[in-house]
Amino acid sequence: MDVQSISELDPAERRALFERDAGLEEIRDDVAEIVHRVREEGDVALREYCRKFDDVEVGNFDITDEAERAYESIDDDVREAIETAADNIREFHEHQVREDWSYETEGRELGRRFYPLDSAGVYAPGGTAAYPSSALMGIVPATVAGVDHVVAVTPPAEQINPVTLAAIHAGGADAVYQVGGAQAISAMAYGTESIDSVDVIVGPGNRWVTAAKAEVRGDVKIDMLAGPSEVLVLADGTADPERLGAEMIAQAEHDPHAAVVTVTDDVDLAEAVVEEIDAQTGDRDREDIIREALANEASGVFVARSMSEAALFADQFAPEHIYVEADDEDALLDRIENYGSAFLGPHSPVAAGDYASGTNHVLPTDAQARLASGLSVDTFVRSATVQRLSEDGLAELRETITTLADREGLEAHAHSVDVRFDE
Ligand SMILES: NC(=O)c1ccc[n+]([C@@H]2O[C@H](COP(=O)([O-])OP(=O)(O)OC[C@H]3O[C@@H](n4cnc5c(N)ncnc54)[C@H](O)[C@@H]3O)[C@@H](O)[C@H]2O)c1
Ligand SMILES: N[C@H](CO)Cc1c[nH]c[nH+]1
Ligand SMILES: [Zn+2]
Repeated sequence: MDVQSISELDPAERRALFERDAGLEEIRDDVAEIVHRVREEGDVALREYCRKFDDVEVGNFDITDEAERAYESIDDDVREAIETAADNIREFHEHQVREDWSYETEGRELGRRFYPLDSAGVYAPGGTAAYPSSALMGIVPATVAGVDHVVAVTPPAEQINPVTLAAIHAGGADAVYQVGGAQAISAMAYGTESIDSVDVIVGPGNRWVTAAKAEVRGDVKIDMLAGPSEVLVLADGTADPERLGAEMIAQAEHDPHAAVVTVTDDVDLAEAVVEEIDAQTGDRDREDIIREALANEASGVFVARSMSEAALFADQFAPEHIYVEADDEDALLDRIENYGSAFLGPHSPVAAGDYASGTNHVLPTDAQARLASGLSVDTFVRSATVQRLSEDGLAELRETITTLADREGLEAHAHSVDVRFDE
């Protein structure tokens, strides 16, 4: 990896960085067929896809009891870690719960009330790696929001990862099913003989999972299209290159398509980060994946002419995670609005939020942070407005309403107001 200067990036290089592509388009037709077949054929199609993609002959999809047994039999230290993470996630998300509110003005009492959705489906990935932490990130906020029925799905396997199952149970899922990929998303969207449909589907997954969420969106609510992990490291000359390299490598180990970037105004620091990455990568278990991620066109170490230019670059990149290490981290973050989750200062590695500090790690990727927010209690809630007008309050508005109704040619609307006044 070489240090690149921001000012020398050509338009194609800028596009690769700022318009990252999740690669969903090329599998769209295949995914549409899976979704359609599960919708039409139910469990029969689910079983066929489990055989085809997971190489597992599934008998009973329901593994709720197995999840409880896994929770009871895992090592104490793992159970404790799950419970600590779950407690912190619960606490952070409890701060997000909205109170109903109302106010009165000129004879009008106006308010907003919040209601949890009835049911939610949480995808817990489980193909090439196990993600118990992602199970908690979906299930815990749903329970905090007050969702009545929370379902979790995870891919079938000879032996499903017991820590994932334990986390699903600890999070508070009411039912657990062994099914993965696009077929799992379709099952939760439309229901099958074994799996009830839900109101909202959340959770990260691979391209098939994500493309299926795009396919069912509209028929069911989804959280977002979360793709491969991303981190942008924003640092000035006071930062420590060893930590910055470790941040990039940590997110790179998720996926060959992960996007990992450092941007700084200090050439010496940039070169030291590249050296650190070279030095640390060989020691990592998932070295091959890390090398692929570091080599992809959305990754790199960049030098800006000033920290203002570096901050602008970060804002345009709109990363899933931003890690800031600088003399004044708050001042830098104040210049940026487009990011999923920020980690400030030398003691705030992204791994803290990935697992245990309490914030959610299901976040917008592929520059979606410009438009979308991470998974939160809001994902599981809908709102409605409520009003009561006094006689004087309606009289005050009478002319405004009837004038606009007349101009819309909706005379009956005007009449519905006038009829309330004796003339
Ligand atoms: N952004 C986040 O918050 C976050 C968190 C954790 C994991 N992730 C991502 O989740 C993903 C997990 O991926 P994974 O594959 O390990 O597990 P997964 O559970 O997402 O996918 C496994 C399923 O994919 C399906 N599948 C595999 N190959 C297929 C094919 N050729 N055609 C159709 N379906 C196929 C199978 O049905 C299998 O059950 C990774 O990309 C990881 O980076 C993201
Ligand atoms: N960094 C991932 C989100 O991009 C979440 C995760 C799960 N486990 C470890 N990390
Ligand atoms: Zn991670």
